Amino acid sequence: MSVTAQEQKIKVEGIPLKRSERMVLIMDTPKGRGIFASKDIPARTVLEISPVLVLDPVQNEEHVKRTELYNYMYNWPYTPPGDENSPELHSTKPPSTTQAVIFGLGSMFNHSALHQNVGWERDLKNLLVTFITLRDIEAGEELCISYGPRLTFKDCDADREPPPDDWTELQSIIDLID
Ligand SMILES: C[S@@+](CC[C@H](N)C(=O)[O-])C[C@H]1O[C@@H](n2cnc3c(N)ncnc32)[C@H](O)[C@@H]1O
Repeated sequence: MSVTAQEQKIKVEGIPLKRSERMVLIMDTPKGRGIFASKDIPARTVLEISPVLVLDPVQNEEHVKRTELYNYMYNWPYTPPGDENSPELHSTKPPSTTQAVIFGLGSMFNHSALHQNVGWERDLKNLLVTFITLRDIEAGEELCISYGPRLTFKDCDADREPPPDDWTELQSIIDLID
């Protein structure tokens, strides 16, 4: 492909990958590494768009689940190869899910059950996850998402915070980023 054609392709088809300059990575928090705001960040700011690698469910179950990488995976809907062009097949099969590796800073957001200030949204077509602030953030705050109720580790906030009564309510906060 000539340089001009390549430039044209980037302009027309390229997906902008945004990263906010107002974030820093801190290495030694009680949750391990974490992302913090280095400046005030307004609500609904796109912080990061992370490409993902969707894993085959069998590989995920038999291999990745036994590794440290499992703690970095996001749930992802799974369409078996070949089914994309035969939607009628889907009506006879239960929906299937797998997990995806999130590249970039997306894998560095820690969990907060009560104080998540970042929402995330899957783009199934383009295999991306977009992270957006749910409210105004002050410099110095940690940027946290919610991993949901089933954690694979002990939540270090748990002793300080009672668990939420209603996870449905939290889920609807995350859904606001649509
Ligand atoms: C997606 S990674 C986040 C980045 C991670 N802190 C690191 O240093 O690589 C998820 C891991 O972070 C840690 N983590 C995230 N939220 C936590 C929390 N609320 N309490 C304790 N550990 C947490 C756990 O070790 C978890 O397996």
